[in-house]
Amino acid sequence: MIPRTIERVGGTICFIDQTLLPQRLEIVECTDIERLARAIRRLEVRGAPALGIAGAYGVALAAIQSEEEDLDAFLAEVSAAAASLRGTRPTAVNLGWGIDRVLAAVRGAGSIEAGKEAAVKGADAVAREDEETCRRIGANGAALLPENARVLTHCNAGALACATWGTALGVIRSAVEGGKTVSVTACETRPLLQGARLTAWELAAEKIPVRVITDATAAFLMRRGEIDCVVVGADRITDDAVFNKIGTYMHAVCARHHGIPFYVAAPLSTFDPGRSETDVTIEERGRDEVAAFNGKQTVPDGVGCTNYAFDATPLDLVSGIITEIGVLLPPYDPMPRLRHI
Ligand SMILES: CSC[C@H]1O[C@H](OP(=O)(O)O)[C@H](O)[C@@H]1O
Repeated sequence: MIPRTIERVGGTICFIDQTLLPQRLEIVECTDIERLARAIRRLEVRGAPALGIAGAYGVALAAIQSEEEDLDAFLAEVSAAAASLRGTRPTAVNLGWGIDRVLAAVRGAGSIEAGKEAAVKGADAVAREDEETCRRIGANGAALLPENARVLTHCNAGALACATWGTALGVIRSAVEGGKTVSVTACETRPLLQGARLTAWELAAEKIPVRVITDATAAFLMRRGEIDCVVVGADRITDDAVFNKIGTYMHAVCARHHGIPFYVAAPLSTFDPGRSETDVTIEERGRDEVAAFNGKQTVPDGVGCTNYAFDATPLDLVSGIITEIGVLLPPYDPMPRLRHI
């Protein structure tokens, strides 16, 4: 069984350092906000729901560690810590959602002691609800898969992107648990290889058939009739688009061209109602992630690289959005006003 991706043990946040997988499974014990911020920036902790949990626990950590005795000073200190975490990654809406949920509990508590207690309780609730939510998403999505499903997925929307179970991989786990035969084609997902390193690791550990392909192979397999459906995660869902790992849009276009269902699995906490694609900052990461591979230079000095971490898929390419309350089907206009749970 894969350990929980991120959890609280007393006053310590414990998380899997995903940059070391698949070679090494190491748990980081974190009691420092800046260390947590660095872990998020480095994708030691990654994946929208897991970022929500990390943000929530980061605010709780700041609250319980504060030595302020004045309420306003305490609130200012916790708010500053929240701001430092919020700025680590701009695209996944869950990070801000987890931060805001615990910050609201602290601000509404009325005293420092009550604020500390509310912070821990609130963050634990975010983590606990995530597991329940992923299992409901899994059950709702499993019903969409054929009895013998050949599923393509991109990046890692598995247990490692959540507290456990996963969203897109949660659909696959629930389908297998329900007796369906599922084989997974995992796109390696350049440049950080979340598909090759993480999705393949998760599924192989649970003996769910999985093969890894280069991202560019996906369309060819669709054309050859080897893919029954695509199931991916999401980092933010606006009224007109799904934001997910770079390459998702490419798969959506190809799936539509080949008449293959393209599903997005995401909790309500990933929805960003009232906002559109043009309102969202797409994270751009450093040149080094593209210009070298395994420490070996691949791009000549002086040649530029563009390294978007996410892209936007228009909702008209999405066959269904699998959530914990059911599957949203097109047309999505207007997008139901889904409340953040
Ligand atoms: C279950 S959401 C997972 C989502 O997060 C990933 O991005 P990153 O690895 O950069 O955190 C990717 O977009 C996945 O679909």
